[in-house]
Amino acid sequence: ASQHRLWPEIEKTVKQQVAMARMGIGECGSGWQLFAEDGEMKMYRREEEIDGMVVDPLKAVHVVKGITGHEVCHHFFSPQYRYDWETTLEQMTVLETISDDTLLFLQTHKRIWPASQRDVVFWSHIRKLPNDQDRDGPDIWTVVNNSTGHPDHPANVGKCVRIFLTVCLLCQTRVNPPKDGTPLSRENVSCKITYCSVVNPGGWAPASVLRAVYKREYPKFLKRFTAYVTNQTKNKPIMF
Ligand SMILES: CCCCCc1ccc(-c2ccc(S(=O)(=O)CCO)cc2)cc1/C=C\c1ccccn1
Repeated sequence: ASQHRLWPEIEKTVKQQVAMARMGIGECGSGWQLFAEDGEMKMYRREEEIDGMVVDPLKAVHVVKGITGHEVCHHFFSPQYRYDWETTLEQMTVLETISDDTLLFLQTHKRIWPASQRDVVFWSHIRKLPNDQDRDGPDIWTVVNNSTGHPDHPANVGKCVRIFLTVCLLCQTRVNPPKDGTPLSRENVSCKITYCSVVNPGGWAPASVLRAVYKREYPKFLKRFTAYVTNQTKNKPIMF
């Protein structure tokens, strides 16, 4: 994939997004407000507008027992699972398989009244990163999704308003080996998940509607997605 036209952008965006995701909420600059909490899951957002449009950055942190970062990223990246967990998805097309770790997607999302329907074109890249903090710790896995143009799918031609997004899912596996030297099982693993997203809704949508959508949809998405991965992996060998 390194000779693909998108490769320089992918390299730069992945490095940038991973650095941001690894920063704690405190370091990320001020203005983050906790807007949802459920057990281990904490969701923060910053209220930001560009040309009067709501583009509130979102940062969620979650810890899930019994699954690994590779399993979380694999189920987030791979198209074959997406209709199972992405509730607002209406249509998903893989426009291009750039390489086995990089895909180009076209997605249309269900219309959310009173706003018009949205679609998005984005590249998606999955990568294992060396754990440079803890040398012998398990690897870190990430998926970065970033909107891009596509000659066959120009923006705002059909009924859908084109949105623009940058999403980073960063997963750090934790292993607590059993004391008595028995083989590792799912009780001994957990995954720290950081999900960052900035969505520009494209055309105009009422700020109140957008903020209500995000407040309702993001917590639902992360809970549903992580429950899905737990369910898909529970009787399978651990994927590190
Ligand atoms: C007026 C409504 C405008 C917003 C509509 C919308 C835009 C974008 C997106 C969206 C959110 C996450 C991704 S992803 O993380 O890349 C995973 C792959 O699907 C891609 C798209 C969704 C939704 C609609 C609802 C909504 C909003 C948050 C969270 C969940 N659903």
